[in-house]
Amino acid sequence: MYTLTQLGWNNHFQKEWDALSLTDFIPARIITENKTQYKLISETGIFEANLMGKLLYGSEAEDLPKVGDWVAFQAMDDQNGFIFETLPRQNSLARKKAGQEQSAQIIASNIDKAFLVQSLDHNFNIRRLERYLVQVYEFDIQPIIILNKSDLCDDLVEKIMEIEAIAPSVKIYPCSVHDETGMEDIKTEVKEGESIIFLGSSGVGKSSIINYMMGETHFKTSEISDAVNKGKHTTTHRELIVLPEGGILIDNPGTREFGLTDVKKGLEMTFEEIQVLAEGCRFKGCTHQHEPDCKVQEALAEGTLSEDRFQSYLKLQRESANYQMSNYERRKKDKSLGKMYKSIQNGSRKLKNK
Ligand SMILES: Nc1nc2c(ncn2[C@@H]2O[C@H](COP(=O)(O)OP(=O)(O)OP(=O)(O)O)[C@@H](O)[C@H]2O)c(=O)[nH]1
Ligand SMILES: [Zn+2]
Repeated sequence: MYTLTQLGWNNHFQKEWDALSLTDFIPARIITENKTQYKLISETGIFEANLMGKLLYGSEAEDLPKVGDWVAFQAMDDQNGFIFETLPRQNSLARKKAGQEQSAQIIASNIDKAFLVQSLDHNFNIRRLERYLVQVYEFDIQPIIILNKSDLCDDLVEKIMEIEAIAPSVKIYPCSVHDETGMEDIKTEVKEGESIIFLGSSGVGKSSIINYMMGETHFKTSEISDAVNKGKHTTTHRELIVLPEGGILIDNPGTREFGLTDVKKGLEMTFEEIQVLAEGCRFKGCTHQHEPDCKVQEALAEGTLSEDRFQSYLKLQRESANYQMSNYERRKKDKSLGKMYKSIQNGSRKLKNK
């Protein structure tokens, strides 16, 4: 059994909870989500849960519980119960839905850190790393870079230098689950009550790292007969895992697309040096492409800013602007459809009243 604090509870949630003034409910945290079927963990154990009340009818998709959310829960017996309400989130991590649709999908809620995992073989890719950095910074999540499969790499120092050049303030942990190099160092980043999401392409070793952290002892203790993880962990769906030593890991199956949403802040934080340069440009809205007296163009000419880095910035910025525009258009359309529907309803009501 875990305490609420071990599960990630803090003052923010306590305040939200008190404001609800619920009597027959307890706080619980979502472990997995499968359509309207949930698994959650509370101080009293793990339960299967279904939605009730307003969550069942007339809730916006984004208000429905996601992995990592705190909810108001009522147990029916020692295995099942109902979810009444989702507590306001401290934050959440979203990405653009896969495919053409320009709308956001929440991956998980209430996250402190993101382990951005790449493997040190052909998967290593600075530009992909920038994409993840942008998205997690946007949602106030601290990025930590994990470089796995160091056993397969003979130019580790160069690769670390490449990352330090683009993300000087981000911690980097090289490791190998295979020969256990660096694994204990990563554990120091996992603190009691902290929620960490694993992000990275399929096959980089996210599940292997999580399995390692769960440790053999985890399976041996009787405590886990009802615990989150039975047997070896493989990712087929998103899942929140509570470590016996403390710390909450959210595994996330590797997706081919990790599309950006509207990420103005994330871009500014990830490409901080471009931001600093831009302040010296002659024009306030300088696009750094054809304006005179552009400090970014000067830096490119001098070689202090690399062309690859700048092109990556422009590409991610375009993607974000594209999302923002289409999303705005879509919402506007939804709104006007809503208005039209309402006015039709009102019209028929008037007719009835005559
Ligand atoms: N050589 C080497 N192989 C590793 C290491 N870590 C994991 N692997 C292997 O890489 C493969 C993929 O590992 P997973 O842990 O399943 O990768 P994942 O990131 O969870 O993948 P998805 O669940 O598909 O997102 C497996 O065959 C692992 O045995 C490592 O440090 N070195
Ligand atoms: Zn400029």
